[in-house]
Amino acid sequence: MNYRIVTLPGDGVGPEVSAAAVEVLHEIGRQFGHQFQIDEQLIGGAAIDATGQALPEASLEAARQADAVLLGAVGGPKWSDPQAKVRPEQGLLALRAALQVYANLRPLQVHPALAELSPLKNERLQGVDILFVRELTGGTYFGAKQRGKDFATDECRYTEAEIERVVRRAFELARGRRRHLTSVDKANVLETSRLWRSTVQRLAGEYPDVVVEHQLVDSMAMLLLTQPSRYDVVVTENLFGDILTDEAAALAGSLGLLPSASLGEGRNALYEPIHGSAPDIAGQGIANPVGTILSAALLLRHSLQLDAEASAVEKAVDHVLSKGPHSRDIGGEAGTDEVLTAVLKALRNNRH
Ligand SMILES: NC(=O)c1ccc[n+]([C@@H]2O[C@H](COP(=O)([O-])OP(=O)(O)OC[C@H]3O[C@@H](n4cnc5c(N)ncnc54)[C@H](O)[C@@H]3O)[C@@H](O)[C@H]2O)c1
Ligand SMILES: CC(C)[C@H](C(=O)O)[C@@H](O)C(=O)O
Ligand SMILES: [Mg+2]
Repeated sequence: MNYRIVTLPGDGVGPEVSAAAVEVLHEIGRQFGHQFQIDEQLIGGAAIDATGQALPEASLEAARQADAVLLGAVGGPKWSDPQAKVRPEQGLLALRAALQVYANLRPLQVHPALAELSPLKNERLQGVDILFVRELTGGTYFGAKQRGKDFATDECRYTEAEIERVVRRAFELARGRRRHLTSVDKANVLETSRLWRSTVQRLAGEYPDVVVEHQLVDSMAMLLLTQPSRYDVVVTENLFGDILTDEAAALAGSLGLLPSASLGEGRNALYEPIHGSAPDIAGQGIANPVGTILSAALLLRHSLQLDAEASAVEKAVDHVLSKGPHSRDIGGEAGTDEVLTAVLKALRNNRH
């Protein structure tokens, strides 16, 4: 089959890690007889420099038409002036909103070979397997913003329909796993969280086979570190999900390891590692490409229904995490290219 993939490398390490993931797609194409037609487009700071806009119309149009979109990362010090009129991150938010990819899936597992990198004791990491479902197109990120002379506001707004669609998705995903759903909110303080909680309670009646618990976000931040193996599917609003998943990445050993899939109702979907442009290591060829390569695996599975191909990529990554080489963020010395080469070799040695 022939598939059209739009890549949005973006800024900092974004181009480095997305190039690695594209190589993996091409290797999969050779082995399984697919053609991945790659259409590279601008987003973020790179797009601002070239066009003045963080998400040029051509990039959005290509993304809409594609079979799937793979993004590196956006942002960096060059574009971070608080007075700046246009910011790289606006491009990413506009893309998520335009594609209506409201459910951001962020799976987290702890690879046994990396458990010692985690600040947590090894025994606490046994059996950790969490699927975060982060609401991605509502809340504070998209509410009205106001800046006065000496004040600023960010409105947090959710409609019941926005909550319902992402929570339903989380219930459905829980059904395919261990049938346990943790909904995270701040219902003791926030009105949006009270709407969130009552919506989850209402929907729970339709999923009697799924055990539901509610957890306030502050204690959840603690419980993720003290009892991470208790959790199966965790659903939460946009900002809480952003913060909790970076925290949870520490369990796995590095932010550079975690992939994500952003899905909506239609065929549009966006795949990106959860990390940012990592300006502190950009341009050095040392970024960990694993989070982006695993995002490409999610792309194969969710957008192209290529399950065997997705599993082949995951198996190859698993092999490299077991045997090395490892990039610096996970205690090794390998550069991005060495890790990529090892993944490609593991893929070739796999007989499917
Ligand atoms: N999806 C995105 O595009 C995205 C996500 C998060 C942050 N950002 C942007 O990235 C910029 C930097 O933000 P930040 O520093 O808070 O977060 P960051 O995720 O870029 O980096 C945090 C830390 O993790 C390390 N790290 C991240 N990815 C890595 C990788 N692949 N391999 C090895 N180490 C890695 C970095 O070196 C850094 O020490 C900001 O402009 C922010 O807005 C973009
Ligand atoms: C870059 C930023 C807008 C983004 C977010 O907050 O959603 C990032 O942190 C992420 O987790 O994808
Ligand atoms: Mg984030």
